[in-house]
Amino acid sequence: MANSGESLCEAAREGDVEKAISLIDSGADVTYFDKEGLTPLMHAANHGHSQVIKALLDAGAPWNALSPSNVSAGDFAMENGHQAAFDLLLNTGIQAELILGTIARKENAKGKSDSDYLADRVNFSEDKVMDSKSKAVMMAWEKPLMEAHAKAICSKGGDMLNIGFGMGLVDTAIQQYAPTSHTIVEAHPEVYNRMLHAGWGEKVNVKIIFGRWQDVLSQLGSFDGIFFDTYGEYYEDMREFHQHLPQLLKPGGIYSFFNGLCGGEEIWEGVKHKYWQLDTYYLPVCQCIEDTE
Ligand SMILES: C[S@@+](CC[C@H](N)C(=O)[O-])C[C@H]1O[C@@H](n2cnc3c(N)ncnc32)[C@H](O)[C@@H]1O
Repeated sequence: MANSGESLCEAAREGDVEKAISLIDSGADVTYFDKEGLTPLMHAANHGHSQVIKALLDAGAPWNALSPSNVSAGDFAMENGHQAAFDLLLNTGIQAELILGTIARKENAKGKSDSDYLADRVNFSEDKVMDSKSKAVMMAWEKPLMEAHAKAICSKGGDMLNIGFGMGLVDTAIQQYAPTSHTIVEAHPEVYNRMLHAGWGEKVNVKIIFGRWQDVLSQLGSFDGIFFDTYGEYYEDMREFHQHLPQLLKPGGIYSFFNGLCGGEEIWEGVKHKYWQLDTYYLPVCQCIEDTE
């Protein structure tokens, strides 16, 4: 007789939500991996059974578990064109990121930070910057994305602000638009030193501000174009930055941010394999409404 995990996988494959709920209520393991290494959630996602996905998620099924070929439930839904199922899984991932971000920040506030990227060494090579855990802070293949962001924020010219230097890809692209001024905020001491060695401190229109953006806000003026792309932060940090945009952006000013912030270790582990294989990148662009009065 099939065990309850197998039965749950079967109910998930068939989209039988009543059977799935009844099995869950009787104690079936929502974290079960079948002999192919697939969870009930992966089976439901593969077939786009949103109601079963919701029941499994409500019961605590791990949204970021990976199959032996490193495919998550979200990947199964996306690859098979099940948009509603994909959205459910994506929203669960985002909610988890927000909660984990809040917990991490509370722990950091209590001085418990053991993953403080800014205090760790970073390694530079020609095509990437890596943190001390060999996770990529920035990679050269992101250059076309950075060029697109620079084009967007420089479209009206004027004064530019970039938060997070990394490999300087976006800053190099911004320079090509010859902005009136170009302010760069960078918090990592080694990245900052490298900027200086590369001559960024000598460019006539460039002002470098060393420090966390959170700590140097009072030194910033207002800008016609702003780009935000930090590392080791959470969505809530970016949302906090957004609270300051009304002061930082001139009327008509343009803001864009890297659309892939990934601060949490747990989240990264869950999505890293497929994270960069999406064939579409949504370039976020916002404009400050000009005051007509
Ligand atoms: C992903 S990289 C930026 C890549 C950059 N957009 C480029 O085109 O190469 C993120 C950068 O943000 C910096 N950073 C991280 N936290 C920061 C903070 N709170 N304030 C300012 N910079 C920060 C990191 O040291 C790193 O250099």
